[in-house]
Amino acid sequence: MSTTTPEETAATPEATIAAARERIDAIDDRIIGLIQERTAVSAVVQQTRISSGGRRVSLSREMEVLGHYREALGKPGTSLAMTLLELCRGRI
Ligand SMILES: O=C(O)C(=O)C[C@]1(C(=O)O)C=C[C@@H](O)C=C1
Repeated sequence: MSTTTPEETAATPEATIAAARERIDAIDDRIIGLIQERTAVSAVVQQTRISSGGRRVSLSREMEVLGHYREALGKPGTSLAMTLLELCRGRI
């Protein structure tokens, strides 16, 4: 039978922070993987458009992407989407 109270077995602040940071690092790894996947898919679209005589950039589509992120995440979502677009198609 355990003789420790719940207080005694509760995690220390340090342990709680360390465990949460491990989860954050794992989430960040997944986000980075998704960004790399997005970049590869975006390259297919851009190459296909260029090969068929179009331009690398589609500003109307970028407006849709920016709007999608802003609706989901608010104003900072727009900045995030702009950074994502720059990662996927380079600077314009
Ligand atoms: O959807 C497209 O048309 C793409 O080329 C992809 C993408 C994107 O990464 O979201 C990249 C460049 C374009 O300017 C617009 C959007």
